[in-house]
Amino acid sequence: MRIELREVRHVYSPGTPFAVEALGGVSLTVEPGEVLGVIGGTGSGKSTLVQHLNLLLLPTAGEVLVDGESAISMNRTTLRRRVGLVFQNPEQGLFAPTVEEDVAFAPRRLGLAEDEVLERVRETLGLLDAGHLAGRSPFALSGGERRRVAIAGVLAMGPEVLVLDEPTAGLDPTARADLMGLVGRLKDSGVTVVFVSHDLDEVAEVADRICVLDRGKVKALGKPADVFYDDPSLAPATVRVAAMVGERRSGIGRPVRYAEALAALRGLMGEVP
Ligand SMILES: Nc1ncnc2c1ncn2[C@@H]1O[C@H](COP(=O)(O)OP(=O)(O)OP(=O)(O)O)[C@@H](O)[C@H]1O
Repeated sequence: MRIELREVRHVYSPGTPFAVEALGGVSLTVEPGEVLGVIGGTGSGKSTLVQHLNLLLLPTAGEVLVDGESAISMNRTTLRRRVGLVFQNPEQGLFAPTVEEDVAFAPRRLGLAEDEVLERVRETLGLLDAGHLAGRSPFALSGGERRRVAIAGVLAMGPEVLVLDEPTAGLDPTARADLMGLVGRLKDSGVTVVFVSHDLDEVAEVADRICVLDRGKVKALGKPADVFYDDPSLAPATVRVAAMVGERRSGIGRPVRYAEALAALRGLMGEVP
């Protein structure tokens, strides 16, 4: 599934004294099978942008195309099943007495047969390493576990595109690493992932392409190495160090991930990793 935003503008409370232009003409494509990282400062329009991918928000101007067709005329329920959106702090929406019931809620509403619902719940919880939580109350879990269960609830609908809006916010390093691992597994299973984050290092770890938003406009878009080395001020600290060393010494290449940068720097110092 390919989603294209063409010159999308979004104004909140238009025509009132409180009007805010959150997106000022954004053009962007989400390619099938990729992990697209969306970064940008607070208030740059990241959440507003991703809510246009399944028309949870409608553009004030511009167009959203899905596989080349205008999304506005498509069935919204189907679109939102195909493009699953996990909001910031999704665990706040958990409600059922058990994890299994919670994750089963959406596939049940799709009208699937009960054995298929249970199969999906089992599969999705397995993918999230949360199978052992199935019988537990979602309210008696750790923050990281609750986050995984909430993501499972969206994944159980079988989306082709999963949009994660700051999925690691407030998690400890282990829970963050688990979530990063999940993004990798989803990509391997063919799911397209759009990943919003403030953390440049984690975006560098998982993204095939990066979109940098600045005050509602696309400031940069491309492969992490191109975006980061074209403008190191947009890059994580490790990449900035590698870029600085690369200006003085050849042979370091353009590492993007922390481990790559470390290996390149150690190689330069003659250390065997
Ligand atoms: N419901 C709303 N009503 C009015 N203005 C809004 C609304 N939601 C967001 N905005 C404004 O739109 C702009 C973009 O907000 P958005 O939440 O998309 O940014 P963001 O990059 O996701 O920010 P953050 O990183 O802080 O979550 C901001 O100026 C914000 O104040």
